[in-house]
Amino acid sequence: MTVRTQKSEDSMSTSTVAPHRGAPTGHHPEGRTGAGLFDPGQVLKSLPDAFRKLDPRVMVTSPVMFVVLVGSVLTTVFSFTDPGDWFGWTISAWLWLTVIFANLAEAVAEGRGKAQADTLRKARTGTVARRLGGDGGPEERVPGTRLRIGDLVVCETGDVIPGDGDVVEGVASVDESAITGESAPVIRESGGDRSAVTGGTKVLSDRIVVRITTKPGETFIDRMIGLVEGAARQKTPNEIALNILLASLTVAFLLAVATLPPFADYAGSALSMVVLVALLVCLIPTTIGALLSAIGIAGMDRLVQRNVLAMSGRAVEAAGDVSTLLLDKTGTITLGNRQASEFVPVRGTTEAEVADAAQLSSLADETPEGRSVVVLAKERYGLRERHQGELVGARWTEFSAQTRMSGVDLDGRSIRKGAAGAVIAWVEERGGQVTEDAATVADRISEAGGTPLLVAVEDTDGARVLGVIHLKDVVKHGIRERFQELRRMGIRTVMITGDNPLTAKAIAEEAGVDDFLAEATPEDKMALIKREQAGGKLVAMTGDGTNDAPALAQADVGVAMNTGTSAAKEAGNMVDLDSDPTKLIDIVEIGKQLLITRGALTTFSVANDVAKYFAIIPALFAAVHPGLDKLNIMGLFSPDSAILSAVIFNALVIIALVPLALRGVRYRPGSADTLLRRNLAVYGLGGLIAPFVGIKIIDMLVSLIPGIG
Ligand SMILES: Nc1ncnc2c1ncn2[C@@H]1O[C@H](COP(=O)(O)OP(=O)(O)OP(=O)(O)O)[C@@H](O)[C@H]1O
Ligand SMILES: [K+]
Ligand SMILES: [Mg+2]
Repeated sequence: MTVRTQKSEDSMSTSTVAPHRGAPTGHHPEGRTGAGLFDPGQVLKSLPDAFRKLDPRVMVTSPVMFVVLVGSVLTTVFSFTDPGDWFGWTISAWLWLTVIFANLAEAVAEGRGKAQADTLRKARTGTVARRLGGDGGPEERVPGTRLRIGDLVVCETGDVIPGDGDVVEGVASVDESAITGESAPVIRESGGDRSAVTGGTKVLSDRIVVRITTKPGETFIDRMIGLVEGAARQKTPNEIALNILLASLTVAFLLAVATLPPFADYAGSALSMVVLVALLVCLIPTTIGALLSAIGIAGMDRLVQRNVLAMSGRAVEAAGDVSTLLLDKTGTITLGNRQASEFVPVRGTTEAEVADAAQLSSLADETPEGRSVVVLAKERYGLRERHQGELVGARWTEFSAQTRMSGVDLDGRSIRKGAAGAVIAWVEERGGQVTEDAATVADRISEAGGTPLLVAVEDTDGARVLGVIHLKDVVKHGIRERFQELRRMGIRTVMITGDNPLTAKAIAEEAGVDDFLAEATPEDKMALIKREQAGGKLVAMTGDGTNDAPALAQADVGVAMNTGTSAAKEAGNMVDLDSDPTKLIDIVEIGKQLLITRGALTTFSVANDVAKYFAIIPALFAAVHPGLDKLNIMGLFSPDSAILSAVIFNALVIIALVPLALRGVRYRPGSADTLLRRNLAVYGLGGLIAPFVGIKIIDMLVSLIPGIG
């Protein structure tokens, strides 16, 4: 394992810089713009849900709003005992509105994903699978919903893939626009890191055999639907902590309000139950209590708009604090279809000899690399593609990320191809000598960013290297500029690859990452993450391969490329449908925005309640205790009008802040300190002042109503 640190100031070529594409792919036509709430259609559609959410079993998950619900019921019941009490009825009505507004905020947030869920459902329904019978039995047509894990299905040009799975045979171009919105076809092939296919996508050409890996009803599209509808959402630890804090505040105010009647009695006035409930509702943090869940849903929704599916809200929050991003090279930073481009012989052999040995060793190699070797040998040297069956007695060694080699033993001859280090060790173990030019050729290929695969043989003449296969790969477009953006956000990027240090260095320089780690095994990748985490840092990892899966699972934020294997997608807690490793920029921004929005609205809510306290209490007691009149600086019309105005203000504030909760507080890169200070100033001060202004205006309007005393 080799570690290098690269100065980011290194002479950087600017040739690879390209403008990154616009962030949202904009393929979700409905509900994708604006704050949502101002779309009257959406509000209307969400209204039934807002009422449905009045179910106490649902309400109880938000302790603050549950108290308001209980209060609404109490004041309503109380009003029946005195039907002529205009004040009691009005307060009750506004308390109910407060609860409805809170539910509406959540319903509108959820509603934005519903339209998309409907589109996804269409992709899922009515697929027919062509299942292969066991033991070469005939093909049969079954509904997609009857597939079981392990079933083999055939998909040809024009077929919709009936379920999630891995390609076990063949290569095909697939239209994944049903889930990604991206119309450009993608290649899916057996063996490598691009083997996973998603049910509901469509084969555009060729034929593949897919082994089904998920049960019907639990497929990727099913999970996506659950996700965009918010059904799969669970409270994050942060949200739970905040809810506990809000609940404690609520209990504290409950006790405070409960002590008021004796005081009032003493002062010679009686506070009605309606007034006490109204007062309590004004003082508990209803604003954040009402909007908390909408903020979380909106954050997930913003991710979906950027084509990222987050399986856990906790990961979204963690993304807001990430300090290191680890990326795998092949398939993440590069396009990942490493193709053999030339055979280079070493002294004493010929190109044709290398091609022959390389092809022979690759006949059973189902990786894209292996297949490309077979194809190149055939195209360039006319070498006939021999079938595995023809080679009786051949023993195949499959490629693994640990051994970094693959090959065959046949007729007393062993052929191996693989990473330089691994093959050289193999030759030396067998008493062979490695000529110097083998290493020179390998280094030349590596320095150009290619991957060299040494081809070696052991026969009656002993063990020796025959030559080198040059595998070419291309760095994804426009990546460099985006990595600079990550650097500006204070995030260190580290590329980890199973490839050799020279290739790693060349690609790292081209892509512009801060550090790299070469010749890393899956265990090394995971160990690196653990080391970073031990220092208390939050680590993100993006990868696509099965060899990335342990690392993706270990990372706080594990983003799997949609082009990757199902193992990678299963292990991570997010999937990027665009397979863009720099998507983490958006993910981090959304994570930060989520944390900031929640913080800002909590600050506003608590400041608001404190201000309300000082606005209403003097007005309440001024009548019975003229001394308090001096404190009634707001000059509210009457105690009744003061309390009613406060309740109305309290309800309207929720509605006023829904757009902000859904859109999120704007995030600008900056230190956490500056951000905190600015938010305290804006939302703390704003929260203190708003009630005085708002309640005064409402009080003036209320006082115009005849009969208020
Ligand atoms: N089919 C193959 N047969 C023999 N050797 C291979 C084959 N595929 C890859 N190799 C060698 O094994 C090395 C390690 O491969 P591995 O898949 O672990 O990492 P990688 O794909 O190169 O990098 P990354 O971890 O960035 O995806 C490769 O760099 C290459 O030298
Ligand atoms: K309140
Ligand atoms: Mg890989």
